[in-house]
Amino acid sequence: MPSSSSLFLFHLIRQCSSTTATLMHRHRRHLLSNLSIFRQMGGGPRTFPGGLNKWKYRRMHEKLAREKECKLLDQEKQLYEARLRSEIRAQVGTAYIPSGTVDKKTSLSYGGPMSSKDHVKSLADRFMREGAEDLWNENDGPLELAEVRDQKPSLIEPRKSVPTVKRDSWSKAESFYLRREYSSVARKSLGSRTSLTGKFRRGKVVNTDSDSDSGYSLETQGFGKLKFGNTAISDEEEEEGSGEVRKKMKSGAALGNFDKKKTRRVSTELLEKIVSEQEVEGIREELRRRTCVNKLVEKEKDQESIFTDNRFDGCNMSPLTTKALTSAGYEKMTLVQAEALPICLDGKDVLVKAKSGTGKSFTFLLPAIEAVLKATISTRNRRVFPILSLILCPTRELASQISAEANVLLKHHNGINVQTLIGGTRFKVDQKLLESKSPQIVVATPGRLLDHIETKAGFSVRLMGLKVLVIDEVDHLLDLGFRSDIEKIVDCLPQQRQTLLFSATIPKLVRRVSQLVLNKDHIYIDTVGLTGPETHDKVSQSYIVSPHEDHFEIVYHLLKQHITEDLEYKVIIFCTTAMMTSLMYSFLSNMKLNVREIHSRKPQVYRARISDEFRESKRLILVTSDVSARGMDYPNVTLVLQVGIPSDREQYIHRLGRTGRKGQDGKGIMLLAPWEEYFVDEIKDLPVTKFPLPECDPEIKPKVEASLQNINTSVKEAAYHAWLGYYNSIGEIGRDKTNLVELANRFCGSINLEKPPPLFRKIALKMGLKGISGIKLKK
Ligand SMILES: Nc1ncnc2c1ncn2[C@@H]1O[C@H](COP(=O)(O)OP(=O)(O)OP(=O)(O)O)[C@@H](O)[C@H]1O
Repeated sequence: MPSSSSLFLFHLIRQCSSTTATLMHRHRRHLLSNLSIFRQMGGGPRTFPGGLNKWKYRRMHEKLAREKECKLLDQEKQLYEARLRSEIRAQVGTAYIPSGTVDKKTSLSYGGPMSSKDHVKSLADRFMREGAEDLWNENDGPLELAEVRDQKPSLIEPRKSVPTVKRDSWSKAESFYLRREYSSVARKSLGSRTSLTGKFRRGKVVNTDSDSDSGYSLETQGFGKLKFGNTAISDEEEEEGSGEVRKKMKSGAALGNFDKKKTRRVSTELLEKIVSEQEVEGIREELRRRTCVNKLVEKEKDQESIFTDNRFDGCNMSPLTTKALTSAGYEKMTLVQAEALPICLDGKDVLVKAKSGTGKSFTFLLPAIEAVLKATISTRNRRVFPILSLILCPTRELASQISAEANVLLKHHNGINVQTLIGGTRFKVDQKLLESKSPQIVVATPGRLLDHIETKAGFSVRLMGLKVLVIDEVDHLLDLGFRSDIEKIVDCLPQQRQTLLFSATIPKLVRRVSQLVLNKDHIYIDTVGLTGPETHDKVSQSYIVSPHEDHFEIVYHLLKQHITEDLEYKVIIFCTTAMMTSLMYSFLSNMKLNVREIHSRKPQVYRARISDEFRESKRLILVTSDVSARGMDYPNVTLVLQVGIPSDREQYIHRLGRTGRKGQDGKGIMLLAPWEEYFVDEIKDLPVTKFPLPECDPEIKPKVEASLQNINTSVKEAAYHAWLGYYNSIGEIGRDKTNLVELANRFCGSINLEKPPPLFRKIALKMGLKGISGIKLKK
């Protein structure tokens, strides 16, 4: 028997063990988990690919597995659905609808997808002629019912024999014959253009489920309706020829009406096959007419205004500048201003393309002025006064014009000066003014600016403070003639600056070259658009081709006509060279017309005076070379007459741009010699029309001849040589064997062919003309 002490001991031990067990139980999970961590950690790697710990790695795999499972489920579902669809198609399609029937010539399928078996069958149908049945292995097709075989229509029989079929009554085998019949009818009907002479209604291809069971009808512009149904063609309907002509055929839509598109595009190829050529021409004509009407409507919208509702006072500009704008009558912004001005004022580099006369000058002048206003505060106490804004443009007149516009905008800003640096003025005077006025804004032509850079080191130092560089007519200035000058100038400018480039024409090449002066984040703003022409809709454009020797007479005739039509006339005549301009001026003066001339051979003071006079005047004709082609803003020019081809397409656009400014009307005529007509090809995307040769008053001719006779021979000779030089330089000499000697004799009167002037000799030899300098003259 156990003693009481031993019993106590026993209980104590039991209690201890049960407490330990409870404790053990409480911490079991914790202990076990710790244990398991130890165990796992001990075996495998501690990190996994991608630096993941094993839990992350595991979770990632679990996620991938789940995704894979979903994908598989999806695929399975799709497969199941596809199988279901094909089963339905097989059942429904073979019950009453011939599977897609394809016309080989047109590659048009009149129905849904077809099985490979059906395809083989339809091919056999199409190519099997009478007497060639043995090519077809009947075992390839579905089982044929005896009664149906008896009814089987002959494939080459006339359509009369084709039975009208009701789709519901056809079995699988019947549908097989239906397919054969359908194929042959389809081939016949599509092959015959004359079979459809009915009138078509305007419209497009529409589904006509309501009319026929599963037909498509082709309703073509103005001519009526073509119908593809799944019933056979009825003779009456086909032969009717008037009203609604229908061609009913079996539809190839595999799912009947279930998967049919509501509208369907029909290739023009098919239309041309089923409609006679005359009718197609009719449709085309109608389409052309409609397009013209649409264009007219768009034009009307377009012509409304070049102005927007945006106002200058809404821009982030100095109130004094806005005040100057308002007092000069500028309140609303033009399209290019609304688009580009906020970006320019933001300090971004831009390349801007906008039509001529739409206010590009203000678009660059305003940011140039704002930059000066901002920078002036920081440069107030400097000893060297930097040039803060530099504006480059190609011609002297344009530079003067831009300076004048800048001064209008600076009306209320005291202490900000603009200086023009252009050729033809005294260099020393320029330098003195640069010293005394310390201009913050300089408007310059590249040549004269380079002279200053190269002559005075201090000038380059002043340029190093530049904030804004503007290049107007950028395509011209980055063209080969000016590019090296521009490169030299840009080399003298600080890298940290804003650059603004503008033109009405920016060819692709120039866009690429312009990257050299713009920063990487520059913005290209094109208000012309890719599709629209670069010229104004309100400016009518035409050209006349006439023999070169008649040009003077025609110019006089056109001017007389224009003057009678428009009493407030203001005409610019562009000639190819300075000397030709001079000759034309002399001729028109002799003809007693109110005419002025501007070209590079005239002194700058004279040019400036004539330019100002023409700006202010009405009833005046300005004969000019290309010095006035770009940027010049002569208001209310009614006609631009271009005598001879411009140097390129861009120059044509800029010359024409002297009229129709600020959205006004205008007229442009180009007078070409027959051998210059090729140029029209270069502007074929512009709305230019050919005018017939005008009938000149016979009394004019002797007057013209007398007028030309009165002109000094040296002027004529010089003009003629310059003219030759011009065509030589643009590579046009020799395009046509125009008899230059004859022209020379006419204009120069006394060309000594034994001792010709060097240029004449060079060109004449290049053209292979005989009789010059010992070469026998071709009489
Ligand atoms: N917002 C405006 N409101 C009214 N007139 C304006 C406005 N902006 C510019 N103009 C005027 O429009 C005319 C043409 O402007 P500008 O010479 O700047 O055109 P442009 O686009 O530079 O032409 P081009 O391509 O020939 O150089 C100028 O007489 C100018 O004063």
